Amino acid sequence: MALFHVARYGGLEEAGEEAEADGRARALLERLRRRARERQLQKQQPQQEPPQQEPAEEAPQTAQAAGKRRRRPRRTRRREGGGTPGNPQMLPGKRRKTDSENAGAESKEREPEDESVGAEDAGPPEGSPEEAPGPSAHALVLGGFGRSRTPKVQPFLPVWLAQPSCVGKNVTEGQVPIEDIPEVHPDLQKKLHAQGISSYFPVQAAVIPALLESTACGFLVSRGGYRPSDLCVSAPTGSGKTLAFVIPVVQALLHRAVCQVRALVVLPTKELAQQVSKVFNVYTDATPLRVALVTGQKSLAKEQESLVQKTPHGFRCLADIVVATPGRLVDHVDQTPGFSLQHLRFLIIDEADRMIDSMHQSWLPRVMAAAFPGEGTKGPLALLQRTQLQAVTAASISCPQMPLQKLLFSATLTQNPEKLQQLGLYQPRLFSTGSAPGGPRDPDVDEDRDSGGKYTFPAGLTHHYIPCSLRLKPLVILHLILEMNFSRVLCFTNSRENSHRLFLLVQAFGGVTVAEFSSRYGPGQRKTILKQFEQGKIQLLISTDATARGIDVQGVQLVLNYDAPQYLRTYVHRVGRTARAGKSGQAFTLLLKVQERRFLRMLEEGGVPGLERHDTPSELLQPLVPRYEAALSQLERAVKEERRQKEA
Ligand SMILES: Nc1ncnc2c1ncn2[C@@H]1O[C@H](COP(=O)(O)OP(=O)(O)OP(=O)(O)O)[C@@H](O)[C@H]1O
Repeated sequence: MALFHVARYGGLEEAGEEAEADGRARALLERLRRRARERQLQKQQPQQEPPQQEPAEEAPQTAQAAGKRRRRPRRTRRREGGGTPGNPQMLPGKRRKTDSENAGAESKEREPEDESVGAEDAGPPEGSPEEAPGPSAHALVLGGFGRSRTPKVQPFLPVWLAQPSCVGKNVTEGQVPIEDIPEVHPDLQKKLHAQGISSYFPVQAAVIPALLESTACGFLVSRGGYRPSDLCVSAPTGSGKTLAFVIPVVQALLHRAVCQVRALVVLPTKELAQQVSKVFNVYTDATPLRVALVTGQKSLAKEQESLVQKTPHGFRCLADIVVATPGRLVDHVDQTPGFSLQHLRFLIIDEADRMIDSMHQSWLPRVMAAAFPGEGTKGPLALLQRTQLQAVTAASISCPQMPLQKLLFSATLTQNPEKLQQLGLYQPRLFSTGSAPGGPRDPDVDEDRDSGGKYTFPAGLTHHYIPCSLRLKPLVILHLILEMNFSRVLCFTNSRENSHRLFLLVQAFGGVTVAEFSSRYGPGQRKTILKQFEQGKIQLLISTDATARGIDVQGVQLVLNYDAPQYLRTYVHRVGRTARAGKSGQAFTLLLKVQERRFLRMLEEGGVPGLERHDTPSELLQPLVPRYEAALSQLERAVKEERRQKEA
């Protein structure tokens, strides 16, 4: 109050008024202090303390009262700017630290007191803390700078994320016979049967009708004249997400008149793009629809030939569906004459969480700019241009436009609204198998936790971990492979160097057909390796995380994590290479002592079901030791030789 009067220009004629007001303020302040003291005494009475004593001098009678009194004088002293009585050399910074060190413990034991301070704060204005002479009055009434426990902010999910359309987790349960979804075109139903598929998996049974519904009125608008909602799908690995978009997209495009790029699928790796384009090829076979693969596996010119053709009147589009990796897609947007996304109806972002992570490459803004090139056009033509998302107004819906619908798929779809916001989704709808979509989440904790708490795993997958020393890791892997004798085993390491060394070692050990898969090899070689693995010519494939996502190799019975994955998301995708499409599979993770606690906690928080410890007694490893030691010496020689060749 006094501060207010001093700061303001009063002028001579106001001097008298000012003194009067000052007097009034002081009287009010005195009254408030008195009242505060009374309240303080009232509080102390139930604890039978002598009412006339100042808190600083009181002998503590209960632990709580002692806690209260010990702290109050200290706070007062700090504000007065003096040295700490018992420790005059202590620097102010140090004093602050000491206080904050105590804060955690204090806030717990002091909760009731803190509340009372809060209640006081809610009362009438009581002057600045600097003016308070006595510790008791200051601590209770003035200032309000004491630490009070602030209520924990609960994360708030938008309704569409918090209340998804639930999809059955278990692909073996809740399958829907193909005939039970008659909206699917008979030709496509026949194709499904021809592929040995007689019923839809739960995610397909939920997503296919929803997508077909949004194309029921053809290309221009969705049912009722509205723009269709964008769809997000979060379902476990191997649950059939690919067909969930392939079938409705192919059906929607079946009756197109002119070939234009209407569907664009963007995926993070060449191998995944290749796999998805294969599925599209199966279902577009014997239709006029054409699929182009744009990943950089072929030269730019070759890919251009599959996308556009030069004619005397301009360019002719040659692909209805383009499956691409983001980098190469942008190359074509920039460099391929006649390549147009103006007629794009579906933008499918597979492995969406990974694609969101690659947003810094700005591939999405480039695609959107190519899909809405005429924005800003003036004149009568402006009416014919399609425009990006905007507020729905009478004007914006008066001329029907072909919508661009985004479809997101992942086994670990982020539920972090801030990340999803980057995609500019329109009235999104989420299909999820997650048990607790709005469950415990804290997007700030770490990158991996933004799934909404728990991931869903294939029902047929069993999880194990093996405590192991660094020295014994390769021996344990060899023991597992030889003991289980599975025909297809996928083993993950955290670096291509580790993959290579383990490969050399297993090769030197012998008895297992082994190959490695990493960026050491070019796209062509990688393709061959995957093919041989699929054909069963390779028993053990040692890989970096290049094959962790999306790769669908039938018959992988065992996944080994030679190096424990750092993030839960990585774990989900790695182990998801087995137990696909309702089959069973096993996952083993080798853990060093130092990794054990963090890893087990990560899996527990991620909702990994029935994780089992698996010990390998040394008697089991002993018989392998002589061969292993010979292999180690061979590895040493091989590494030296490689080094020599590199230097040469
Ligand atoms: N309805 C079905 N009936 C039988 N098999 C199916 C069905 N749908 C898909 N599959 C098969 O299931 C396997 C896994 O499918 P898909 O690759 O689409 O899984 P996904 O959910 O995309 O997995 P990921 O998240 O790992 O990419 C494929 O081999 C596919 O052919």
